[in-house]
Amino acid sequence: MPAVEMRGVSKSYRRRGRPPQQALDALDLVVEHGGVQGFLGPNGSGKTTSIRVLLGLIRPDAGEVRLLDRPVPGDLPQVIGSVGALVETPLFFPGFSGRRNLQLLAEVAGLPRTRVEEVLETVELTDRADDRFKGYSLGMKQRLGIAAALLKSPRLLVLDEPSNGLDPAGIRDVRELIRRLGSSGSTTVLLSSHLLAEIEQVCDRVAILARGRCVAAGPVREVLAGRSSGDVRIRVPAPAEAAAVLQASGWAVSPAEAGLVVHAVTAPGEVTRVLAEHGHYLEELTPVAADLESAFLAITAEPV
Ligand SMILES: Nc1ncnc2c1ncn2[C@@H]1O[C@H](COP(=O)(O)OP(=O)(O)OP(=O)(O)O)[C@@H](O)[C@H]1O
Repeated sequence: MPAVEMRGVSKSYRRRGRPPQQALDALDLVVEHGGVQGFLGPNGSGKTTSIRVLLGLIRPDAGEVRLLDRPVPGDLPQVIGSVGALVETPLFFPGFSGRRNLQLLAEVAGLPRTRVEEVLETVELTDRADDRFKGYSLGMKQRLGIAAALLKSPRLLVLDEPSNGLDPAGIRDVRELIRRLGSSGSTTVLLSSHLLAEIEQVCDRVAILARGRCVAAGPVREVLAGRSSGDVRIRVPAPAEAAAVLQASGWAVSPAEAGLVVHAVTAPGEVTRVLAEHGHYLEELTPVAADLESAFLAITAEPV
Protein backbone atom coordinates (compact mmCIF):
# COMPACT_ATOMS: atom_id res chain seq x y z
CA MET A 1 0.00 0.00 0.00
CA PRO A 2 1.62 3.26 -1.10
CA ALA A 3 1.81 6.27 1.26
CA VAL A 4 0.27 8.49 -1.40
CA GLU A 5 -1.69 7.68 -4.52
CA MET A 6 -3.08 10.24 -6.95
CA ARG A 7 -4.88 8.99 -10.04
CA GLY A 8 -6.01 11.24 -12.86
CA VAL A 9 -6.13 14.30 -10.64
CA SER A 10 -7.05 17.54 -12.40
CA LYS A 11 -7.45 21.00 -11.02
CA SER A 12 -8.02 24.35 -12.73
CA TYR A 13 -8.13 27.68 -11.04
CA ARG A 14 -10.75 30.13 -12.22
CA ARG A 15 -9.36 33.53 -13.07
CA ARG A 16 -11.33 36.72 -13.52
CA GLY A 17 -11.56 37.82 -17.17
CA ARG A 18 -9.17 35.10 -18.34
CA PRO A 19 -9.49 31.42 -19.21
CA PRO A 20 -9.04 29.04 -16.25
CA GLN A 21 -5.48 28.05 -15.35
CA GLN A 22 -5.02 24.28 -15.53
CA ALA A 23 -2.67 23.54 -12.63
CA LEU A 24 -3.00 19.73 -12.62
CA ASP A 25 -3.78 17.76 -15.75
CA ALA A 26 -4.75 14.14 -15.02
CA LEU A 27 -1.83 13.77 -12.62
CA ASP A 28 -0.82 10.24 -11.60
CA LEU A 29 1.53 10.01 -8.67
CA VAL A 30 2.46 7.16 -6.34
CA VAL A 31 4.69 7.58 -3.31
CA GLU A 32 5.89 4.33 -1.74
CA HIS A 33 6.53 4.04 1.98
CA GLY A 34 9.89 4.91 3.48
CA GLY A 35 12.75 7.18 2.55
CA VAL A 36 12.58 10.56 0.91
CA GLN A 37 10.45 11.04 -2.21
CA GLY A 38 11.33 14.12 -4.21
CA PHE A 39 8.74 16.09 -6.03
CA LEU A 40 10.63 18.09 -8.62
CA GLY A 41 9.34 20.56 -11.14
CA PRO A 42 9.89 24.04 -12.46
CA ASN A 43 7.96 26.93 -10.94
CA GLY A 44 4.29 26.69 -11.81
CA SER A 45 4.40 22.97 -12.64
CA GLY A 46 1.77 22.14 -10.00
CA LYS A 47 3.76 20.93 -6.98
CA THR A 48 2.04 23.15 -4.42
CA THR A 49 -1.38 22.46 -5.93
CA SER A 50 -0.78 18.69 -5.66
CA ILE A 51 0.26 19.04 -2.04
CA ARG A 52 -2.76 21.20 -1.25
CA VAL A 53 -5.05 18.60 -2.87
CA LEU A 54 -3.29 15.85 -0.94
CA LEU A 55 -3.75 17.59 2.39
CA GLY A 56 -7.40 18.31 1.65
CA LEU A 57 -6.83 22.06 1.50
CA ILE A 58 -8.42 22.29 -1.96
CA ARG A 59 -10.71 19.99 -3.87
CA PRO A 60 -9.63 18.59 -7.22
CA ASP A 61 -12.01 18.84 -10.20
CA ALA A 62 -11.46 15.17 -11.04
CA GLY A 63 -9.47 12.15 -9.99
CA GLU A 64 -8.85 9.98 -6.96
CA VAL A 65 -6.56 10.72 -4.05
CA ARG A 66 -5.54 8.27 -1.34
CA LEU A 67 -3.44 9.17 1.65
CA LEU A 68 -2.08 6.30 3.78
CA ASP A 69 -4.59 4.08 2.03
CA ARG A 70 -7.64 6.22 2.84
CA PRO A 71 -9.62 8.20 0.28
CA VAL A 72 -9.17 11.96 0.53
CA PRO A 73 -10.99 14.19 1.27
CA GLY A 74 -13.62 11.66 2.49
CA ASP A 75 -11.49 10.00 5.20
CA LEU A 76 -9.23 12.97 5.88
CA PRO A 77 -10.25 13.26 9.57
CA GLN A 78 -9.12 9.67 10.22
CA VAL A 79 -5.81 10.07 8.47
CA ILE A 80 -4.66 13.65 9.02
CA GLY A 81 -3.35 12.82 12.50
CA SER A 82 -0.68 10.65 10.85
CA VAL A 83 0.45 13.36 8.45
CA GLY A 84 2.79 16.22 9.31
CA ALA A 85 3.21 19.10 6.89
CA LEU A 86 5.26 22.22 6.45
CA VAL A 87 3.58 23.98 3.58
CA GLU A 88 4.08 27.61 4.42
CA THR A 89 6.32 29.39 6.91
CA PRO A 90 4.81 28.21 10.17
CA LEU A 91 3.36 30.71 12.62
CA PHE A 92 4.94 30.79 16.04
CA PHE A 93 4.71 33.30 18.87
CA PRO A 94 7.77 35.49 18.32
CA GLY A 95 8.26 36.40 21.97
CA PHE A 96 8.11 32.82 23.23
CA SER A 97 10.98 30.38 23.14
CA GLY A 98 11.10 27.54 20.63
CA ARG A 99 10.45 25.10 23.44
CA ARG A 100 7.42 27.03 24.75
CA ASN A 101 5.95 27.26 21.25
CA LEU A 102 6.23 23.51 20.81
CA GLN A 103 4.83 22.87 24.29
CA LEU A 104 1.74 24.90 23.41
CA LEU A 105 1.24 22.88 20.23
CA ALA A 106 1.79 19.62 22.12
CA GLU A 107 -0.78 20.63 24.74
CA VAL A 108 -3.39 21.37 22.07
CA ALA A 109 -2.70 17.99 20.47
CA GLY A 110 -2.76 16.18 23.84
CA LEU A 111 0.87 15.06 23.53
CA PRO A 112 3.28 14.70 26.46
CA ARG A 113 6.07 17.24 27.02
CA THR A 114 8.63 14.51 26.59
CA ARG A 115 7.68 14.48 22.92
CA VAL A 116 8.69 18.16 22.68
CA GLU A 117 12.15 17.28 23.97
CA GLU A 118 12.41 14.41 21.48
CA VAL A 119 11.60 16.56 18.45
CA LEU A 120 13.90 19.36 19.66
CA GLU A 121 16.64 16.75 19.78
CA THR A 122 15.76 15.47 16.30
CA VAL A 123 16.03 18.91 14.72
CA GLU A 124 19.10 19.75 16.83
CA LEU A 125 17.60 22.76 18.54
CA THR A 126 17.87 21.58 22.16
CA ASP A 127 20.73 23.99 22.89
CA ARG A 128 18.75 26.98 21.62
CA ALA A 129 15.32 25.83 22.76
CA ASP A 130 15.01 28.52 25.45
CA ASP A 131 15.89 31.41 23.13
CA ARG A 132 13.05 33.49 21.80
CA PHE A 133 11.71 32.45 18.41
CA LYS A 134 12.19 35.94 16.97
CA GLY A 135 15.94 35.68 17.53
CA TYR A 136 16.26 32.46 15.52
CA SER A 137 17.91 32.39 12.10
CA LEU A 138 15.64 31.48 9.17
CA GLY A 139 17.15 27.99 9.12
CA MET A 140 16.39 27.52 12.82
CA LYS A 141 12.84 28.78 12.29
CA GLN A 142 12.40 26.26 9.51
CA ARG A 143 13.78 23.46 11.67
CA LEU A 144 11.38 24.44 14.45
CA GLY A 145 8.60 24.22 11.85
CA ILE A 146 9.74 20.70 10.99
CA ALA A 147 9.86 19.89 14.71
CA ALA A 148 6.24 21.05 15.02
CA ALA A 149 5.26 18.86 12.06
CA LEU A 150 7.01 15.90 13.75
CA LEU A 151 5.24 16.25 17.09
CA LYS A 152 2.51 13.79 16.14
CA SER A 153 5.10 11.19 15.00
CA PRO A 154 3.65 11.32 11.48
CA ARG A 155 3.91 8.39 9.10
CA LEU A 156 4.06 10.89 6.25
CA LEU A 157 5.86 14.22 6.41
CA VAL A 158 5.18 16.69 3.59
CA LEU A 159 7.66 19.52 3.09
CA ASP A 160 6.97 22.12 0.43
CA GLU A 161 10.18 23.87 -0.68
CA PRO A 162 11.67 23.85 2.83
CA SER A 163 14.95 25.46 1.74
CA ASN A 164 13.40 28.54 0.18
CA GLY A 165 14.98 31.70 1.47
CA LEU A 166 17.63 29.99 3.61
CA ASP A 167 21.34 30.81 3.60
CA PRO A 168 23.81 28.06 2.64
CA ALA A 169 24.32 26.93 6.25
CA GLY A 170 20.56 26.80 6.80
CA ILE A 171 20.09 24.84 3.58
CA ARG A 172 22.75 22.34 4.63
CA ASP A 173 21.19 21.84 8.08
CA VAL A 174 17.68 21.36 6.67
CA ARG A 175 18.95 18.88 4.05
CA GLU A 176 20.84 16.87 6.66
CA LEU A 177 17.75 16.78 8.81
CA ILE A 178 15.57 15.55 5.94
CA ARG A 179 18.08 12.84 5.09
CA ARG A 180 18.12 11.68 8.70
CA LEU A 181 14.33 11.63 8.86
CA GLY A 182 14.16 9.62 5.65
CA SER A 183 16.61 7.03 6.87
CA SER A 184 14.85 6.64 10.23
CA GLY A 185 12.51 4.17 8.55
CA SER A 186 9.37 5.26 10.39
CA THR A 187 8.49 8.32 8.32
CA THR A 188 8.04 8.75 4.60
CA VAL A 189 9.12 12.22 3.55
CA LEU A 190 7.61 13.94 0.52
CA LEU A 191 9.86 16.85 -0.39
CA SER A 192 8.88 19.31 -3.07
CA SER A 193 11.64 21.35 -4.63
CA HIS A 194 12.58 23.13 -7.82
CA LEU A 195 16.24 22.64 -6.95
CA LEU A 196 17.91 19.77 -8.75
CA ALA A 197 20.86 19.58 -6.40
CA GLU A 198 18.55 19.30 -3.42
CA ILE A 199 16.70 16.35 -4.95
CA GLU A 200 19.96 14.69 -5.95
CA GLN A 201 21.49 15.07 -2.50
CA VAL A 202 18.49 14.21 -0.39
CA CYS A 203 16.04 11.95 -2.20
CA ASP A 204 15.86 8.22 -2.83
CA ARG A 205 13.13 8.54 -5.43
CA VAL A 206 11.81 11.37 -7.54
CA ALA A 207 8.69 12.26 -9.47
CA ILE A 208 9.14 15.03 -12.00
CA LEU A 209 6.25 17.35 -12.71
CA ALA A 210 5.79 19.46 -15.81
CA ARG A 211 2.64 21.32 -16.79
CA GLY A 212 0.57 19.57 -14.14
CA ARG A 213 1.60 16.04 -15.14
CA CYS A 214 4.09 13.52 -13.86
CA VAL A 215 6.57 13.10 -16.72
CA ALA A 216 9.09 10.77 -15.06
CA ALA A 217 9.26 8.87 -11.78
CA GLY A 218 11.44 6.30 -10.05
CA PRO A 219 14.69 6.01 -8.13
CA VAL A 220 16.75 9.17 -8.70
CA ARG A 221 19.58 7.19 -10.34
CA GLU A 222 17.23 5.33 -12.68
CA VAL A 223 15.30 8.39 -13.76
CA LEU A 224 18.59 9.97 -14.74
CA ALA A 225 20.31 6.88 -16.08
CA GLY A 226 17.38 6.44 -18.44
CA ARG A 227 18.48 9.73 -19.91
CA SER A 228 22.01 8.81 -20.91
CA SER A 229 23.35 11.45 -23.22
CA GLY A 230 24.37 9.00 -25.96
CA ASP A 231 27.96 10.25 -25.66
CA VAL A 232 30.82 7.94 -24.81
CA ARG A 233 34.19 8.90 -23.41
CA ILE A 234 37.14 6.91 -24.74
CA ARG A 235 40.82 6.64 -23.94
CA VAL A 236 43.26 5.58 -26.67
CA PRO A 237 47.04 5.88 -26.93
CA ALA A 238 46.85 8.18 -30.00
CA PRO A 239 43.78 10.41 -29.57
CA ALA A 240 44.37 12.70 -32.55
CA GLU A 241 44.68 9.82 -35.02
CA ALA A 242 41.74 7.97 -33.46
CA ALA A 243 39.62 11.13 -33.72
CA ALA A 244 40.40 11.36 -37.44
CA VAL A 245 39.36 7.71 -37.93
CA LEU A 246 36.09 8.20 -36.08
CA GLN A 247 35.29 11.43 -37.92
CA ALA A 248 35.94 9.71 -41.23
CA SER A 249 33.34 7.11 -40.18
CA GLY A 250 30.79 9.83 -39.53
CA TRP A 251 30.94 10.45 -35.78
CA ALA A 252 31.24 13.84 -34.18
CA VAL A 253 34.18 13.82 -31.80
CA SER A 254 35.49 16.33 -29.29
CA PRO A 255 38.63 16.31 -27.23
CA ALA A 256 38.15 15.60 -23.52
CA GLU A 257 40.34 15.35 -20.50
CA ALA A 258 42.49 12.24 -20.98
CA GLY A 259 40.85 11.19 -24.23
CA LEU A 260 37.93 11.91 -26.53
CA VAL A 261 34.16 12.16 -26.37
CA VAL A 262 32.28 10.55 -29.25
CA HIS A 263 28.80 12.00 -29.64
CA ALA A 264 25.43 10.40 -30.37
CA VAL A 265 26.66 6.81 -30.22
CA THR A 266 23.87 4.25 -30.53
CA ALA A 267 26.10 1.15 -30.48
CA PRO A 268 29.37 1.59 -28.55
CA GLY A 269 30.62 -1.71 -30.00
CA GLU A 270 30.81 0.00 -33.40
CA VAL A 271 33.26 2.56 -32.04
CA THR A 272 35.45 -0.26 -30.71
CA ARG A 273 35.29 -2.15 -34.03
CA VAL A 274 36.11 0.82 -36.27
CA LEU A 275 39.03 1.88 -34.09
CA ALA A 276 40.42 -1.67 -33.91
CA GLU A 277 40.21 -2.03 -37.68
CA HIS A 278 42.52 0.97 -37.91
CA GLY A 279 44.93 -0.33 -35.30
CA HIS A 280 43.66 1.75 -32.37
CA TYR A 281 42.95 -0.31 -29.30
CA LEU A 282 40.75 1.17 -26.60
CA GLU A 283 42.03 1.52 -23.06
CA GLU A 284 38.66 2.67 -21.78
CA LEU A 285 35.12 3.37 -22.99
CA THR A 286 32.52 4.90 -20.65
CA PRO A 287 29.03 6.14 -21.43
CA VAL A 288 28.63 9.76 -20.39
CA ALA A 289 25.59 10.05 -18.12
CA ALA A 290 23.40 13.04 -18.75
CA ASP A 291 23.97 15.44 -15.92
CA LEU A 292 21.00 16.13 -13.74
CA GLU A 293 20.47 19.60 -15.10
CA SER A 294 20.25 18.53 -18.73
CA ALA A 295 18.20 15.42 -17.91
CA PHE A 296 15.73 17.56 -16.01
CA LEU A 297 15.51 20.12 -18.80
CA ALA A 298 15.05 17.39 -21.39
CA ILE A 299 12.33 15.66 -19.36
CA THR A 300 10.34 18.78 -18.57
CA ALA A 301 10.64 20.12 -22.10
CA GLU A 302 9.29 16.99 -23.78
CA PRO A 303 5.72 17.27 -25.05
CA VAL A 304 3.50 14.96 -23.01
N1 LIG B 1 -4.95 30.38 -6.43
C1 LIG B 1 -4.59 30.34 -7.70
N2 LIG B 1 -5.31 31.00 -8.65
C2 LIG B 1 -4.97 30.95 -9.96
N3 LIG B 1 -3.92 30.24 -10.45
C3 LIG B 1 -3.17 29.57 -9.57
C4 LIG B 1 -3.45 29.58 -8.15
N4 LIG B 1 -2.52 28.81 -7.53
C5 LIG B 1 -1.70 28.34 -8.49
N5 LIG B 1 -2.07 28.80 -9.71
C6 LIG B 1 -1.45 28.48 -11.02
O1 LIG B 1 -1.44 27.07 -11.17
C7 LIG B 1 -0.20 26.63 -11.73
C8 LIG B 1 0.46 25.64 -10.80
O2 LIG B 1 0.86 26.31 -9.62
P1 LIG B 1 1.55 25.63 -8.37
O3 LIG B 1 1.72 26.70 -7.32
O4 LIG B 1 0.84 24.40 -8.01
O5 LIG B 1 2.97 25.23 -8.98
P2 LIG B 1 4.34 24.94 -8.26
O6 LIG B 1 4.97 23.86 -9.04
O7 LIG B 1 4.13 24.74 -6.80
O8 LIG B 1 5.14 26.26 -8.51
P3 LIG B 1 5.97 27.17 -7.52
O9 LIG B 1 7.24 26.45 -7.30
O10 LIG B 1 6.11 28.43 -8.29
O11 LIG B 1 5.11 27.34 -6.28
C9 LIG B 1 0.59 27.88 -12.00
O12 LIG B 1 0.39 28.25 -13.33
C10 LIG B 1 0.00 28.89 -11.05
O13 LIG B 1 0.14 30.21 -11.58
